[in-house]
Amino acid sequence: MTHDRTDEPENVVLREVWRDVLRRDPHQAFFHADVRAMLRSIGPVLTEHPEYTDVVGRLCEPERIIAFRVPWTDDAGHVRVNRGFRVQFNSALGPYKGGLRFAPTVDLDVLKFLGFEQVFKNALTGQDIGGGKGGADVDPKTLSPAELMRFCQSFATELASHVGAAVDVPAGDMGVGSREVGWIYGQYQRLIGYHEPGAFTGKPAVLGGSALRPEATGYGTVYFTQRMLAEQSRDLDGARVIVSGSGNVALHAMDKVIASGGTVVGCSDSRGSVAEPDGVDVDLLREVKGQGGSVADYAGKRSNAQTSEGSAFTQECDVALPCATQNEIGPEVARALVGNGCWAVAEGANGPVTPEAREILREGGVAFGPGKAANAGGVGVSALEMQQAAGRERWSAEEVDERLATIMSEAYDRARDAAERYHGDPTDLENGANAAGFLRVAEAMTALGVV
Ligand SMILES: NC(=O)c1ccc[n+]([C@@H]2O[C@H](COP(=O)([O-])OP(=O)(O)OC[C@H]3O[C@@H](n4cnc5c(N)ncnc54)[C@H](O)[C@@H]3O)[C@@H](O)[C@H]2O)c1
Repeated sequence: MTHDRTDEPENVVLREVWRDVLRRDPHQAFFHADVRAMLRSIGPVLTEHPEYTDVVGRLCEPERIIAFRVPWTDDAGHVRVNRGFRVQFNSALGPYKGGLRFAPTVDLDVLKFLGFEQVFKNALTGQDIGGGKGGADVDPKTLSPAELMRFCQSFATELASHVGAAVDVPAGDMGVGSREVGWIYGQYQRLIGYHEPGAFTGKPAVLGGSALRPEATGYGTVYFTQRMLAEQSRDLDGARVIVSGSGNVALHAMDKVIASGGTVVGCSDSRGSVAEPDGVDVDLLREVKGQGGSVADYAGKRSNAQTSEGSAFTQECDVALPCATQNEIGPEVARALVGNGCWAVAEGANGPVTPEAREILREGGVAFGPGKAANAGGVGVSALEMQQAAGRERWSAEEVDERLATIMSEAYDRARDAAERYHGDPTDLENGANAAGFLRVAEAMTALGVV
């Protein structure tokens, strides 16, 4: 992605920050796009709060980046090597908090983008957590369980000296579920020599994982969507919803859509998509995916499901929840959503809607819930898991669900209020989420002195 001079911020300080970001890491397109969106959102905030101007340059530079070798032995006895990372982006509000992603696409650009997002997302939840992100460029789908455990142990051996309950608290993300978090935590515990369950979240329940942590991101995205729809005097009851992906976030979002009276009319995975106007059978989909099958294998067991290699979002729907990966919805798909009369798009995944596509949705009158706010439920419940670990408590699923609904509702209110105050439009949740998240982090950074 290239940026021309017309794309530069008008504010002189922001322009300098932007040029520094481009000059320092000219090839980090994902990170650039996110920083650019943030700078656009905070211009009006700085007019009201000029005292936060000098924070912006520091905010765009991670506090620390750790990159390391992950050597491991495969089942055939061959030594293999991957690259691991932890980007500790900002700790002004609390310990760094953010997931670990295992995917072949993992590199510093992706992790800086995700870490930057995480800083403001975490601030938006109202909890005292900083932002970070990590992972490795490994494809876990190609490893046997024994290989993956050895990989996790090697990864954790290097990570161990950089994390801890009061320092940096990783969780799972794509390719890292509770099983992998358990293995990473197991190795961490062996190395430090004592129990520290607050050092990782998203652990298996038996190790202190919070009730509802696996469900939290998907459920939270649906709670956020319900607030967006209520603003239009609509709701999910009777709505046709497409949910892309069929992993952790997607499957739980589907469950909640159905529990709210909606019908899931489409889904996808990295190999293709399925349209099923009568409604996806989520239990069957979960079963097929759990056995290593694809959405096409699922469709093969259904009489009214059609498969395609293209996007899940080109058929008619009222609500679209992209819950798979970044850049799923580009301009063409966005135009299809507008043309099909879609009411709202909320990002369950991180960065699934490209900046150009967001613009098209906006011009087409489609409500947009940015991932920074809409998928904050996962990290919100992770923070609740930290609280439970610190207090040696376990809360019921009902109690966590109630708190999750409150976190999502308050994140919505913060984004909406800031959108109205700084951008004159309460529905501009993207600018609002950025502005509200920035304000909280900037206040903490200023209170800490030059950090
Ligand atoms: N897990 C969490 O708590 C959490 C929290 C916040 C945000 N997120 C974000 O949500 C997204 C999904 O995370 P997850 O935990 O569900 O991961 P996951 O690995 O459980 O599932 C990812 C799903 O996306 C599908 N997929 C991958 N590439 C695709 C493509 N190009 N087109 C269609 N489908 C594709 C995969 O087949 C899989 O079904 C990621 O962007 C992640 O960063 C996750």
